[in-house]
Amino acid sequence: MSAKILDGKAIAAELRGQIRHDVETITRSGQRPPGLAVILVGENPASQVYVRNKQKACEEVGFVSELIRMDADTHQDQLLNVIDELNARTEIDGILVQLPLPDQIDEETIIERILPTKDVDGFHPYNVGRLVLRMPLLRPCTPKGIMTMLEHTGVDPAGKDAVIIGQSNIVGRPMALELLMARCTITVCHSRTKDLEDKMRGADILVAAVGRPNFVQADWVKPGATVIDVGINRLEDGKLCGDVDFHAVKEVAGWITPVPGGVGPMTIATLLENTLQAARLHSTP
Ligand SMILES: Nc1nc2c(c(=O)[nH]1)N[C@@H](CN(C=O)c1ccc(C(=O)N[C@@H](CCC(=O)O)C(=O)O)cc1)CN2
Repeated sequence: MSAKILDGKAIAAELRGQIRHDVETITRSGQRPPGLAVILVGENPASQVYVRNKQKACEEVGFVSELIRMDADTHQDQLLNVIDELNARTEIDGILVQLPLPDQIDEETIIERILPTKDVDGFHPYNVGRLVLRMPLLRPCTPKGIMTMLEHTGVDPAGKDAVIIGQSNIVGRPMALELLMARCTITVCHSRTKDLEDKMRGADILVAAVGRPNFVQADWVKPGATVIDVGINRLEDGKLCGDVDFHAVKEVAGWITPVPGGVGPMTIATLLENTLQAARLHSTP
């Protein structure tokens, strides 16, 4: 039997509709709309696409957004100064520094400079620490978006075995914390993991974030499992594909996310959700 498709594009559109409605309510009451500042350093082609899509999404829901472009040879102190200015501006609720950054800039130093209540990416150690302690505030967008998608399956994650392939700060680690908070039993796999295929075969929920095109094979997937593909790999012919061999795995899985149109659109819709949350934090006396 073929898996049901977890349509991230549709769920993201629904989420944007709710956010737009909330923004209309806010502005009708005389308050200003939420404001997001996005900083792009350099000219990474993929980052330019993501940033453009973030700007478009802000426009659609009625946020004020500001794009700050900086040269690829920007010095770390220049970027820190820009963040200090944005931290001080009351009409800016969220600050997002598009990753990856050029080599001369230390990502951790930059992320730590953003005020935790404006850290709409949820990457600041304060926000990560709150997630670890099960008292989340601003949560990383990709894992939070995946949790929203899982809710749409109607399957209760409590007690399920979840396997995450990849241990990055953006996806793998916060994903493990989210699923743990939902009372799954978690296995996080990485390049030194033994018996990876066996571990995957035990997964009720499998999250692939390895960055290897079509890596996850059908016979590694438990029949009926929910398979979440975080990979965005550009092939030589220009086509996008995920970390999961979609056509084969969909014959085994219960639910599966496509690429494109799965996790990616949810990351951006969740960024809007976080920016609205940050605006509410800033407007509460
Ligand atoms: N500051 C951040 N940097 C990065 C993040 C992040 O969450 N915060 N995540 C990724 C990139 N990313 C968001 O910035 C992102 C990647 C992909 C998509 C997306 O919608 N993908 C589409 C396909 C788009 C295409 O044609 O290339 C899809 O999957 O359907 C959204 C956001 C790294 N950096």
